Amino acid sequence: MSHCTSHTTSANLRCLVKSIASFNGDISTMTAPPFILSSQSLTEYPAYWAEHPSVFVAPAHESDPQKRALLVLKWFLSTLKQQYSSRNEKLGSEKKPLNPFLGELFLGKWEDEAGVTQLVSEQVSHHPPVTAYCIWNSDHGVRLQGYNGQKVSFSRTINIKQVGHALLHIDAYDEDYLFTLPSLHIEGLIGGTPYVELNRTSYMQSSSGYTGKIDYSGKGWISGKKNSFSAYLYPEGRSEKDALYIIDGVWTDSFTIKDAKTKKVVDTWDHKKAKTTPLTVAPIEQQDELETRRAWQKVAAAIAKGDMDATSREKTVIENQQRDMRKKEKDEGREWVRTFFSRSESSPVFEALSKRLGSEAVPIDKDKTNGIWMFDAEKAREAKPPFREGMSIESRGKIRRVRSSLGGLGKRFGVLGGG
Ligand SMILES: CC(C)CCC[C@@H](C)[C@H]1CC[C@H]2[C@@H]3CC=C4C[C@@H](O)CC[C@]4(C)[C@H]3CC[C@]12C
Repeated sequence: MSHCTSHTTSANLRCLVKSIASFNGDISTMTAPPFILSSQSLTEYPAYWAEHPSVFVAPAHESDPQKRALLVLKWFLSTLKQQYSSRNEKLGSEKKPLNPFLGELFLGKWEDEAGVTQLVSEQVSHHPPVTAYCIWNSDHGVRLQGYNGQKVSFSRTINIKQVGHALLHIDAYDEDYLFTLPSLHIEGLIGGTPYVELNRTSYMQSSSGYTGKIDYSGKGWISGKKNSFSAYLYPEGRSEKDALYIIDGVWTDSFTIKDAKTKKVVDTWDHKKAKTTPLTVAPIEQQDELETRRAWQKVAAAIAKGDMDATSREKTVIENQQRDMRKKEKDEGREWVRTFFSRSESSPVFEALSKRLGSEAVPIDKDKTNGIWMFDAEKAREAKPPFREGMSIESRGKIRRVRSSLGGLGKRFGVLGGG
């Protein structure tokens, strides 16, 4: 990949805008000036789903199905700030993430008053780029599974359509929730401080018969505030006119949940008051070579130093290694074996819930994501150290992940076998 490496910000931005304008939809071919490069790979992004573990597991302890659906919707809304504005807030602007290699992993866990919440994220496809993830808390019986890719296009600015979906399962009620993912675009490019704005609408559909609709109003034509939204929870088959609850607010800040009939405030959320639990990740020396922070550590160091030559050089090392592996696999007539996920012919839960969303549904499109990707508990059980310990979804209670020093792409491949 090439870079925009002029010493002036304006020339760099012209370079970026030019690169975007001639862009073919593949994020990895996009050139970007150094100040916009992130040292974080997209495999890390699924962690944004559970930075408030107790909000993630809360629905499992609500016996009323309507209130339960509301808690699930509340959790989804509480993740938006982390998902779409955390780089912006922590790093000063949105950044271009590292383009994960096939098989790249990001593993971690959150430990807090909600017990242990575990995360497995894996790059299951490189062309097109697709990341699959599973986040679960066995203490509370809650599991989120999903996979997504992005379709990027340019008109006025960078526009991103998300492909894929997320499914939440609550064991105690054997209930599923489907989430569609909002489209987004980049603002602030010309000023040199890009940030994300969410477009239009996204949905939630529960197997228990409730639909959630979230309208994103960008610069906030209602309240005048940036990142405004209105969300509605209504019985399946109806519309926001028959809302049971209405949620208004700003997804980067706070929101209020009102009973639609009585207009009484039943719940609130405020990011200024909410605490996030940091994700624990194994120290780099103990990580497998497929784990993102270990694999990209030299690139990350080069980016941190602003050394674009070293950045390119180190990226090339990884790209060549990947190219060689793909060639070897092709020659031997096999495919890279994913560590935690398997390609599936269909996703019955997704399809059923998607149908119930009706015309608002996003069709499942295997072509855009190189297949339908499902967490494979069998594979997870069999995955050799350092992955194995504590990876069993069925296991209850707190499990310590014991790591061994076994690692190495070659060894891993040998361990899992080809074909
Ligand atoms: C910053 C500018 C100049 C470069 C553009 C970088 C693009 C590739 C970045 C900017 C914002 C990023 C998105 C921000 C948030 C999410 C939500 C997450 O759950 C999946 C990835 C996804 C959808 C990211 C995909 C990559 C993305 C679209």
